[in-house]
Amino acid sequence: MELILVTGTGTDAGKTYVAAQIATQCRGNGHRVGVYKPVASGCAEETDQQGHTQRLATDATELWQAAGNPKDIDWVCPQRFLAPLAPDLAARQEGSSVNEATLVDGAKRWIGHCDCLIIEGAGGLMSPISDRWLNLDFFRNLETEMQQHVSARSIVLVSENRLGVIHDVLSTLLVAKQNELPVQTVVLSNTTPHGALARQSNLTQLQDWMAKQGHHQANVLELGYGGDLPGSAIHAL
Ligand SMILES: Nc1ncnc2c1ncn2[C@@H]1O[C@H](COP(=O)(O)OP(=O)(O)OP(=O)(O)O)[C@@H](O)[C@H]1O
Ligand SMILES: C[C@H](N)[C@@H](CCCCCC(=O)O)NC(=O)O
Ligand SMILES: [Mg+2]
Repeated sequence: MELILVTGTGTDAGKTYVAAQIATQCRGNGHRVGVYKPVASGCAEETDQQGHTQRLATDATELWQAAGNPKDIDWVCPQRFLAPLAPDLAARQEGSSVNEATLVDGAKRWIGHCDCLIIEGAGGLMSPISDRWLNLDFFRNLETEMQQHVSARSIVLVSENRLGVIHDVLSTLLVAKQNELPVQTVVLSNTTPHGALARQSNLTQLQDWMAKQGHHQANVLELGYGGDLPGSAIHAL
């Protein structure tokens, strides 16, 4: 099974947009795709006519649909909390906590059920995901736990294409490298139709600075507003 980890420089960076595109394209290439959002916060609550209440994680729904509705939404996102806060805090507000074993087991559950598992973290690489773990700790744990079943692993770093992105991408790449989580692809996503002047120069500036900082293994590309990831970016994963 191939593992694709989609992380970000922060929240609202475009991770779900990018992960959904990867899912759609992998599916189009004939692969069985699994998608996993280990924990979601900022969920909505909905009660149906029978009085059954369920929690809706928009990220999970989007990913699930892009993957062609494999399994069910609990496979995609087993832990869902209401407050729009980091998951550990959102859980605490409900008198609960994020279950770390479930974070990992939820990913392992997909083994044998897909050729490609796409995992979107919550927030950025250094955002908390549970009481003890940042997203990067979770990813490292997965590596160890799933090693025998994973034939290839790629890490995609998504950042909103705005002023400030150079700092955010370079610092995240550095932390990723220090934690043996080398990023293959950096995506600068235009999350709005129009943006700062820096949008025009961010791609070339980052190419330059990533080379100067020794991040030779990573490619950077810009994703236009409403645009599609090029097929070549998917093949490179
Ligand atoms: N290239 C793009 N074109 C159009 N809209 C985009 C693009 N990238 C992101 N968006 C939009 O920007 C918003 C934020 O993106 P997204 O939800 O993917 O961020 P995220 O990093 O997954 O956030 P979270 O931390 O909540 O998981 C969404 O409304 C999304 O549809
Ligand atoms: C509420 C957000 N959308 C997101 C959590 C973002 C936490 C960011 C914390 C931080 O880095 O300060 N939740 C999620 O992806 O399910
Ligand atoms: Mg998301």
